[in-house]
Amino acid sequence: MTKLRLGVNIDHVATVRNARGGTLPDPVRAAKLAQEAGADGITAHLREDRRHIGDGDIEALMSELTVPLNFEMAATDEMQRIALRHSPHAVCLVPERREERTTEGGLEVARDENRLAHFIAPLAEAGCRVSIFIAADRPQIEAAARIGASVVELHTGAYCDAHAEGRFDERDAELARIGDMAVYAHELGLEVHAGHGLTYETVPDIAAMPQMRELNIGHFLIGEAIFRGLQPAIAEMRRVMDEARGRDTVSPAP
Ligand SMILES: CC(=O)[C@@H](O)[C@H](O)COP(=O)(O)O
Ligand SMILES: NCC(=O)COP(=O)(O)O
Repeated sequence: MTKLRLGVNIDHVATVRNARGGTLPDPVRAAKLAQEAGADGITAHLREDRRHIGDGDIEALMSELTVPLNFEMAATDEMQRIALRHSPHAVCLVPERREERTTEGGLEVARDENRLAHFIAPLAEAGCRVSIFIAADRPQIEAAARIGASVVELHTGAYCDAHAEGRFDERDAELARIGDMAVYAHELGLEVHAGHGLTYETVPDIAAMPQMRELNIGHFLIGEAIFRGLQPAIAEMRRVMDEARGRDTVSPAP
């Protein structure tokens, strides 16, 4: 099987920094430590309300990272301008509701197909790998393929919440849905990623899906860093993912 890429999301280092204002802890320092600990990429979500990552963080990440940046953003004109100014390796379009505590669902692609097709065209022309963060849902996957996205990132939040809350029938149904939709997206020619809420307990079954190419994981790792340190937390995630994937893995393209 192909080795899975691990994208470490450093948003919540910025959440802690912003709780007090000032510059500490520094998300760019966290990103560099993540690189050293085996992250294949860094993910950062510049929310419209700048509740965690700020514009200066994106500037610094772009100039200081040696691994690819996956820039998560809402599909707005402001964010498109910022993405085009930096041309990160990847842009991932995510839904945003200002009052939400975290990204609650996937992007509604099917109902906004025309606008999104025009929206992503200049990003792809600028060389960004365009990814769409969606629920594991057939019509959304089909729409993502039709608008010309190269990647879909399947939202694992409902699966992880069901696991954490002991709703195991729902968890297993959600896992089966993610697995089926990973196969379907792959058949349509989309690269398949997943993320949101993943932990050491929930990652193995997702990592074992042969179509998966990348997992983006943040909140759990930043929390776990409090107890064991950031680099050991990431190294353990890397180990769990590799174990789930099996030993005979081939390194993927960046
Ligand atoms: C899109 C996604 O799943 C992550 O970016 C996640 O949203 C982290 O940021 P929040 O916790 O602000 O939602
Ligand atoms: N796109 C998902 C992501 O970047 C990480 O989500 P989380 O692990 O912080 O919930």
